Amino acid sequence: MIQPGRFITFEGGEGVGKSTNIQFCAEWLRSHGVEVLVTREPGGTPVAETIRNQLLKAHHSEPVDPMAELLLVFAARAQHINTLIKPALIAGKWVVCDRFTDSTVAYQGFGRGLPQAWIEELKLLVQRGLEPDCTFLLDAPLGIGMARARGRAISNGDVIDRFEQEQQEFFERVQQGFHWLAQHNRRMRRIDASQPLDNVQAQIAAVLQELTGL
Ligand SMILES: Nc1ncnc2c1ncn2[C@@H]1O[C@H](COP(=O)(O)OP(=O)(O)O)[C@@H](O)[C@H]1O
Ligand SMILES: Cc1cn([C@H]2C[C@H](O)[C@@H](COP(=O)(O)OP(=O)(O)O)O2)c(=O)[nH]c1=O
Repeated sequence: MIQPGRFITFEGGEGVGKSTNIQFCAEWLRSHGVEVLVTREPGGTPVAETIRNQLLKAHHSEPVDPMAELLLVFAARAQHINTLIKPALIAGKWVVCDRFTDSTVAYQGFGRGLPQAWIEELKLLVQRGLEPDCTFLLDAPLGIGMARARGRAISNGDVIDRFEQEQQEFFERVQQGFHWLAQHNRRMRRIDASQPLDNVQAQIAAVLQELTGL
């Protein structure tokens, strides 16, 4: 019988280094003979990516209702889990995902102020017991993530999305949300992302070694 794969997520604020370290994580696993699927939320499948576009786009004529935002995030997640994540895990692949439900707790819960009970209810319905085996929380002071995200945006010519347009207080609440999650979940590994990249990646590799038993 095929051994089911493991589910690894990367979390943290904007610009802390999630994409950079996901690439490192996937390369590390592949170089140790593990089959890996890299994906992201919101998104990951064509249908879920259309929802992502609506979520990130600045709608100048109409504010997005927080409840609608929450339901869209979970609609994208249902599609992503059922068409991509679960089949990959069942086939024995390790899935490495850029953000997952911890981001919903941090952004829609702590950031927008929606009740955690609503998020928990939707999580039960949509995830049906699926939880990450390990979550890397890349944690850095807000200013550092913002400066890195700005540097990346300038070099890529990116437009600022609807979340990136939020005020400092919103990001402070999001950060508090991630800290709260790290205190309450043993699967979360908090890594100081303000360190040089080599140090961050050495810590990630140590956890991967533990997880793979290699
Ligand atoms: N530890 C680090 N030290 C310095 N720069 C970093 C570090 N980690 C990432 N970066 C740089 O910061 C920018 C944002 O990183 P990225 O991986 O795109 O973040 P995220 O996916 O979390 O938004 C990139 O230009 C990346 O090269
Ligand atoms: C997965 C998820 C993301 N988000 C937000 C956080 C990000 O601002 C945005 C996704 O953008 P992303 O490209 O992952 O952000 P980053 O700038 O860190 O690379 O969606 C939520 O609000 N709730 C969620 O459940």
